[in-house]
Amino acid sequence: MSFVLNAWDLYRFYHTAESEVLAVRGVSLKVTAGEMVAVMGPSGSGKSTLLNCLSGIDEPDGGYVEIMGQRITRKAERERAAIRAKHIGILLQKENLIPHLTVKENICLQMALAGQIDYKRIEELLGELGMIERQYAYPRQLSGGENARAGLAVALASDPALLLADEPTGEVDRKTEELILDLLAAKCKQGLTAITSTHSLIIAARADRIVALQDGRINDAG
Ligand SMILES: Nc1ncnc2c1ncn2[C@@H]1O[C@H](COP(=O)(O)OP(=O)(O)OP(=O)(O)O)[C@@H](O)[C@H]1O
Repeated sequence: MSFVLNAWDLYRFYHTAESEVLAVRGVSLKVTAGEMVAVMGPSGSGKSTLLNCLSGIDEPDGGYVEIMGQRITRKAERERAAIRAKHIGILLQKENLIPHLTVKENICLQMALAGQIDYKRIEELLGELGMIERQYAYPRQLSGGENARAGLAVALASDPALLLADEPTGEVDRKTEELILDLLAAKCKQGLTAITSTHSLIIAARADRIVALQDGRINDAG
């Protein structure tokens, strides 16, 4: 079986002056096309660290990650960025947009990084997210919910195989959370794979699978 994401035995330690934090310890995860996975766990359990290792933003100290059969770990930053631009969309709790670019320009930039600007797709995305009328707005002019929707448009701009979302609905109201989840569920039906770190029980209820993290490990009882 081929996996969109195959992570094997990941470790990530942080060294500070006084201590060593074992943020991720031996996490393995295989995710297939169309799956929606929620990564849950208490604050400090390693959710963000894990997602950063999966996206290649961070290098794990041990283990490896393959995206669409292509290894992303132990590669130069330039190569990791190219794999990320092609296959991965990233959605954070906030600051998904470049402040001095409009919503539409932010989407164009993401597409340009992936190699192609598709204006028809931009219109579709803006329509799906109810952002057509706000496409020429700058991030500072958007409400929290509009910011979240524009961030999702950027994350989905290059039609990625994998969406990695770190607490995507942490700062939005219930209505926006539902809208984002509806869109994600629809995209997953079309084959998008989504891995979302969250404290939200609403997201967890919509996920196909929950991965419970505890002290940097997957808690199989969770
Ligand atoms: N850059 C860093 N340097 C040192 N320690 C770090 C760093 N980033 C995270 N940590 C530590 O690693 C552990 C896991 O942190 P992480 O942010 O991955 O957890 P989390 O589950 O995402 O938490 P939250 O739900 O609060 O966002 C924590 O103990 C945290 O303090």
